[in-house]
Amino acid sequence: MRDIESRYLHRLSEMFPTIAATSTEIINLQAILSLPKGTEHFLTDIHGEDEAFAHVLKNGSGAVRRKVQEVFGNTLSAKDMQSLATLIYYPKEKIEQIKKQEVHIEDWYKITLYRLVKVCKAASSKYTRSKVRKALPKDFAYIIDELINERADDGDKDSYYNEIVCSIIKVGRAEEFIVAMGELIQRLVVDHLHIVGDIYDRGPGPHKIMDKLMEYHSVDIQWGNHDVLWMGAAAGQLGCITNVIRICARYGNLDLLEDCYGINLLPLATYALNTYKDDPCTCFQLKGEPLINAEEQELNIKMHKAISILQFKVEGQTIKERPEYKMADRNLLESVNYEEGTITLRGEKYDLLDANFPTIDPKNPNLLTKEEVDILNRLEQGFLNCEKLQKHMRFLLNKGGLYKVYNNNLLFHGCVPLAKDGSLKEIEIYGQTYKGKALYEALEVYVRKGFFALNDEERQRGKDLMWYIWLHENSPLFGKDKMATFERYFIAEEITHKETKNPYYEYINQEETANMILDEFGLITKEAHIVNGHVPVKSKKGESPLKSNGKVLVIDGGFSKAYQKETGIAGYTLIYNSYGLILVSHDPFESKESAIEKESDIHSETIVVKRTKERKRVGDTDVGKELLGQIVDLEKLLDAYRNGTIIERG
Ligand SMILES: O=P(O)(O)OC[C@H]1O[C@](O)(COP(=O)(O)O)[C@@H](O)[C@@H]1O
Ligand SMILES: [Mn+2]
Repeated sequence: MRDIESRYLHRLSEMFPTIAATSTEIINLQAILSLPKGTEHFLTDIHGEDEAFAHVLKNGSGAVRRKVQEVFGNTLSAKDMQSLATLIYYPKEKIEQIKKQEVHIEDWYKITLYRLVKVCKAASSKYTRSKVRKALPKDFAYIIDELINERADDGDKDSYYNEIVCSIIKVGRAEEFIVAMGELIQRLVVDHLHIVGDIYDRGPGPHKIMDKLMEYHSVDIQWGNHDVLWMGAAAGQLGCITNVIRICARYGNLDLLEDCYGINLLPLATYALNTYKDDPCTCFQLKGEPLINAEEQELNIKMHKAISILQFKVEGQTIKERPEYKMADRNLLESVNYEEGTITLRGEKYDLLDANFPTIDPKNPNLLTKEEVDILNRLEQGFLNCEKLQKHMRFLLNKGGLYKVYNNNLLFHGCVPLAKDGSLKEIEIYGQTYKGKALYEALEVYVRKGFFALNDEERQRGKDLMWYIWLHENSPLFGKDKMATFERYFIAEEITHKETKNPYYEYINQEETANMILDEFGLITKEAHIVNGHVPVKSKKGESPLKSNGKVLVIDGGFSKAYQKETGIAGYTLIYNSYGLILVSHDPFESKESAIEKESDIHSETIVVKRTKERKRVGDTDVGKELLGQIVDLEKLLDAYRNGTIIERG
């Protein structure tokens, strides 16, 4: 036996000290391999819509409903099944509602508990008993275990069952028990969650989404451009900080920074009120339907303008400090003629809709005033020292990355930048050229350096690169030729607002391109898929989320209310269970109250993208491959015990 292997087997023998223990583990692992593959759930572009997110998480994009159907399809009416599903999503709220209507509440408890146990049994059948046990709520672990695991040799199963249920009701614990069962079923129907980017911006509750994700049982995240923007802000990059605040201001979400993350915006507010006292700031109206009163709106609009100008100044400075980003044409404040109130872009002159720039020195437009430097310093400190924000960002760093290969699917938020001819685009990052997978990896390394590098210069490179990832034409997370923020505020001509997408978004309709990309990331092209978000699918205009013969799935979740008018639906989510891939389209989410009241799911339609010939087992998954590796090692240990090279401990 080679030295290393022998040492490894000795280590392993500490965990499995006897022939019996080793054999049992091999048998256990083999059993897991033959279980059906767990359900994966894919969500993207949640954009701060925490209620819609919570709802989709609760119903597993239809996975709960499917389980209910599977169990009661032949015995319950569609209405009863829907009520049961709603009870599973919102047990507390639904019980309150039922209690008001139901006269025979004890009977209802009995029937409901019976139904929930049946669904729970079905949902847990995919897992080992040990995994289910770990998921059980502490208070009811023993009882649930008894109820969902029938004992084969039990003569009088029904009366045993009835006794348990009756005593739960008698001791007044039925409600808590129903809640626990509802949450357990939610937990069991989805084994693993993928968030394909853009948790942050536009909606009011990204912090609540982060809190939910942090307690979720199994999740990975592919960062979106908006997430990286917040990461850059948390690392103290000024371009990112000003963009984050600007977007919060634009959507009437400054509360999120002040109240939820505790970042003091008072200096900015005072400065905005003084600077733009008599300025109506017409170009800086709020977007969406902000939940704030008129007075607050007025202040908000002034802050919106103030932070936008600060953003353009600090961005202009970064563009000059980083000539390697080749963004000179985006140094916009220096392209303005302040006397005329015009700007020249690509040789064309345009009038500015707003030319009141009291804080800009026309000779040096990107120069910050003393007061502005002070405000930015304080904001920087606010972001750097916000514990909650840092905790959320740490979670993104630990559970996330720029891309993920998982069970033969390639997941990323935006695109793989392509050249005009459809080949992988070569991109220079700090003097080195990368493309495809190597580009993704190089960028991710720099993001992490932005937080952790000891060397100041290297850390600053990482920080600035987060801003680059947010808006650069070569960023795989952005994938458009420019971010026309300035143009959309200041110029009427819509032609200047156009952001042209990277050729990826055209070429990806061709299977050849999809295969080339999958190949680049080491996937077996016949079976694999690309899953990306970022671009809302305009289904109203007949656009399909399936590209390249179903190889590519663009599942922009469309949670963002501001974008639903354009797309016509609330976007897509994806389910990958043991039978195949299911694309789910969603209707807009009204509110939690109406979901409970009307018992409505928001998934309106499901499209089966791929149905596997044979049900997929754990053995066919990445986890299965790992387990197989463990079995091989354990078999070696068993051999070693049997041929005397390792002695049993005991
Ligand atoms: O509509 P808003 O919120 O002002 O944002 C528009 C900007 O957002 C972007 O679409 C980027 O955000 P997404 O990643 O959500 O697409 C930019 O391309 C565009 O300039
Ligand atoms: Mn995006």
